[in-house]
Amino acid sequence: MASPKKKLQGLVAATITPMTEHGEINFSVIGQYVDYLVEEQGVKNIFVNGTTGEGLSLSVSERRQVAEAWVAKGRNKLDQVVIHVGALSLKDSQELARHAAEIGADGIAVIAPFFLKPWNKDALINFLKEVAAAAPTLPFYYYHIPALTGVKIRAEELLDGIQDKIPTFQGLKFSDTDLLDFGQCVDQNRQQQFAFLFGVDEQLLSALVMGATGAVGSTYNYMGKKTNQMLEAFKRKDFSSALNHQFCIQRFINFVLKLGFGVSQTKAIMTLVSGIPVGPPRPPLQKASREFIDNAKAKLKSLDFLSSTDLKDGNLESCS
Ligand SMILES: CC(=O)N[C@H](C=O)[C@@H](O)[C@H](O)[C@H](O)CO
Ligand SMILES: CC(=O)C(=O)O
Repeated sequence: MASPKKKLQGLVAATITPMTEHGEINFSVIGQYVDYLVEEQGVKNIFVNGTTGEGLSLSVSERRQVAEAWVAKGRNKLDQVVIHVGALSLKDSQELARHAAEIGADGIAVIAPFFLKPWNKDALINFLKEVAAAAPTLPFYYYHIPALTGVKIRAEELLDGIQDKIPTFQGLKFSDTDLLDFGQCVDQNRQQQFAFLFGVDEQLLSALVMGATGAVGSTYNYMGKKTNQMLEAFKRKDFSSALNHQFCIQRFINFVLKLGFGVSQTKAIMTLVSGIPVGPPRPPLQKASREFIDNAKAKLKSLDFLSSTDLKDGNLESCS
């Protein structure tokens, strides 16, 4: 059985795939991006080629190259690099799983195939098992994101007896707001050393109460530092500070959700906050609008998430 050096815990940034204005992958900024996560955000784990990374919009060859770049640039800097290898074609998924093992990634994750869908637990487990078997030395994580895949099989049901079928199973990335399902995953698997990674950043504190051991998300790219403060407060049982931090994060996410928030907007915000040009998304996604960027920028400033402090005086909203 695969046993990771250590359990995946704390924050995991779902990496953006940097692109040029012409829609090609911009490998040249990945080294700088790793340094930014570690030094400025205190984030030492990454989740590559997932939703935020537009993994399903890249070719298999691009996914291999992106995975290689993150593993190479993260060496001796990052704790763990998990590669999302889910695909509609089992063959593609297996190729990517094998490749992740070859390049020395620390784990693989897989979403449910979402065009021709598995309609019950056994069908889904069977698919996941075949992918996991292609990388028998790597920890395997199931990536539960029913709103995007349309596969609504409850995580609790899927996890029941999963290690008998998938011996490398090490944890769950849970991107859903059903805290009953999440809580039951934790409760029913206490004797295992699974990682329970929550994926709805604006609700992370509730998931911590429910037993989350870590979190994977898009906002940890630029709000990792703030979220780490929340994790630290939670750890020292200072729940009132933890809640203040969560509310602060919510003020931003709530604001952008109302404007329309997805991967395109995440790319624009990352460029704004980090100064690393991660570029536009690839079609079918479209660039965030100028209006969105201006609004998001003003909000980031008023919350003190941008280094510029010109709004600081008398600013009631400030989170610092
Ligand atoms: C659907 C999606 O992309 N979810 C991300 C990760 O699972 C989150 O990090 C969200 O972007 C974040 O929670 C804001 O809603
Ligand atoms: C957020 C996340 O986990 C992803 O982008 O895949």
